[in-house]
Amino acid sequence: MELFKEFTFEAAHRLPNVPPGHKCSRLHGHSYKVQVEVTGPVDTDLGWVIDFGDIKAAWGDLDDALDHRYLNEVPGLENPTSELLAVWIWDRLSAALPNLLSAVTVKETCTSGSTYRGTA
Ligand SMILES: Nc1nc2c(c(=O)[nH]1)N=C([C@H](O)[C@H](O)COP(=O)(O)OP(=O)(O)OP(=O)(O)O)CN2
Ligand SMILES: [Zn+2]
Repeated sequence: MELFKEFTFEAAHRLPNVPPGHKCSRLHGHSYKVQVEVTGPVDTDLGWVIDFGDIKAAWGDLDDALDHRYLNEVPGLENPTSELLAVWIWDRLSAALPNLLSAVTVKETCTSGSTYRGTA
């Protein structure tokens, strides 16, 4: 069974490695949406894979680390593309959701985003 929980945060960034003149080299911001997906068996007594509240707890400190931040200043996010942000979030959630985390999707806009499933 697959389930998901969504989180949002507001942050600024710029992409330092894009070609000169690229719009994303300029400082700008997004209302990021993150979907955390877990996959596992449904517990026969509880009727769920994991309490959604436990996924929220796993998200824990990430809101403070990301919300209303300039992402380029966050250690490990010096080049904060949606791809690298999805990996960064995965690396911080996987220990809290052992054998359950199956995907992290980061949406920068309504139409653009990345999904990481643990392998490049
Ligand atoms: N592969 C990636 N491409 C781009 C990323 C990224 O993280 N990975 N990031 C950006 C920008 O930061 C920003 O997200 C703009 O993306 P874009 O989809 O171009 O945004 P728009 O709202 O301008 O999209 P339109 O559909 O053209 O309105 C850029 N690329
Ligand atoms: Zn952007």
